[in-house]
Amino acid sequence: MLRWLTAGESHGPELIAVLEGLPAGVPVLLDDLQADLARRKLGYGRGSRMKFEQDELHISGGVIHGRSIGSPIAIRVGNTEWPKWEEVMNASPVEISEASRGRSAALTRPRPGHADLVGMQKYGFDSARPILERASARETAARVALGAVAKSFLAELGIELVSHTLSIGPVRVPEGRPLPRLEDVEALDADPLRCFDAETSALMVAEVDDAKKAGDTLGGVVEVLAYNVPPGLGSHVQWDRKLDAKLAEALMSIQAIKGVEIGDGFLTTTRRGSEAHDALFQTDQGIARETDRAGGTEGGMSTGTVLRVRAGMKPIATVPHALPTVDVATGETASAHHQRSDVCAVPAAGVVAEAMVALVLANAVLEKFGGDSIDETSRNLDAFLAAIPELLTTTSEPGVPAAQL
Ligand SMILES: Cc1cc2nc3c(=O)[nH]c(=O)nc-3n(C[C@H](O)[C@H](O)[C@H](O)COP(=O)(O)O)c2cc1C
Ligand SMILES: C=C(O[C@@H]1CC(C(=O)O)=C[C@@H](OP(=O)(O)O)[C@H]1O)C(=O)O
Repeated sequence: MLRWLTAGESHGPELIAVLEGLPAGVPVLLDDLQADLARRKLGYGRGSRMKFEQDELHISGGVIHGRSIGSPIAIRVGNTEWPKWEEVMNASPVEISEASRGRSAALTRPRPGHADLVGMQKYGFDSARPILERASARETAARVALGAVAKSFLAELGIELVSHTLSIGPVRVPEGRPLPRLEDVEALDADPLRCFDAETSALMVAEVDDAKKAGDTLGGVVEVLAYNVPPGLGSHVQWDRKLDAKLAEALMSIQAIKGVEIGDGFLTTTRRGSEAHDALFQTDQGIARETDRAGGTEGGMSTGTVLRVRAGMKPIATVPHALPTVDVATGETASAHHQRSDVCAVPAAGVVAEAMVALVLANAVLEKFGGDSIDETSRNLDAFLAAIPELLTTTSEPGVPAAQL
């Protein structure tokens, strides 16, 4: 079983991530982790912080000569902006003057939509600072580093992940467009919105520009695809063993994600049963599905087809044209505090979603196949697949039934 935790504040010296339970022999290369951290910072519409802040990555444990040794993996993501924040983060609010470069300490005008107000109430603070520091999506840098390790484990077993943007605000990729594959990742990352449709991407850029001009923010929908997932991950037998439920929890845990769909999700609810499911038919390669509306899970188990999950992100809460709030120091109506923010962070959320799906899948693989070394996991997986009766094997992608050819 895999366990993972992160620690650290948005403007603190560093983030710390620990991953426990990874078998020995998995390649864990600084360059791979760094590349995913760089991907997370891309995307049209992010604020100025993404330009100057660097992720200083260190692998502090669990890896020798570029491979895991079975002990916990410890990762540190240093924050190059720390010296500028040290005074604010270490001083008590009253000691900090407005002169500290606008990073005023007493944040008493909570932002609607952020964790500020309820966090202050719950933890007993009169400033939002200690709440926003941990609520901030800066923490997702640590998750992406962990996800890169999980992806390396999955890649050793032939499982590959891709994520892309489906919509920004009201601008959506038209239904039925081809799905990106691993070889498309470079092109995807080069697109300003990580959208796999150039025409839609241009419209998305215009939408972000428009929102920015209006002092507003945007959300959107991302999709994660996993190829070559074996059948049988997760289980139908208990609520907390269902793969779709675990994916939903992991994706919903990402800052600002407010909806998760597996496969066609809510669209399926509008169809009749005859149009909603994936009919089965026999081919020379095994049992195929005509379509992949279910998105690769049935009964809480992976089916062996492409896993397809979507996450919907709400618009950024720190709206430049600040929302009305209450100054909790005075009880007066006020404008919510705002210094800077992303206009849109949907492409980054896609990279984070990819990391979370990788961690869930890596955990599900280890639950089913176990293994203290990657070779052992791989042998167990191969033996499972080899033992499935020929007539019951599945092909991994939807096809066209023989009758229609
Ligand atoms: C990659 C990423 C970047 C984000 N950037 C911002 C931002 O600049 N300003 C902001 O107010 N919220 C931002 N958010 C969202 C907040 O962190 C989130 O809304 C807040 O923690 C409250 O949590 P909730 O929206 O899940 O309720 C970002 C989220 C992600 C995933
Ligand atoms: C730092 C990151 O994202 C931050 C997430 C975030 C928030 O409120 O979630 C607010 C912004 O930070 P600040 O308030 O300092 O401008 C983003 O830049 C990051 O993704 O690395």
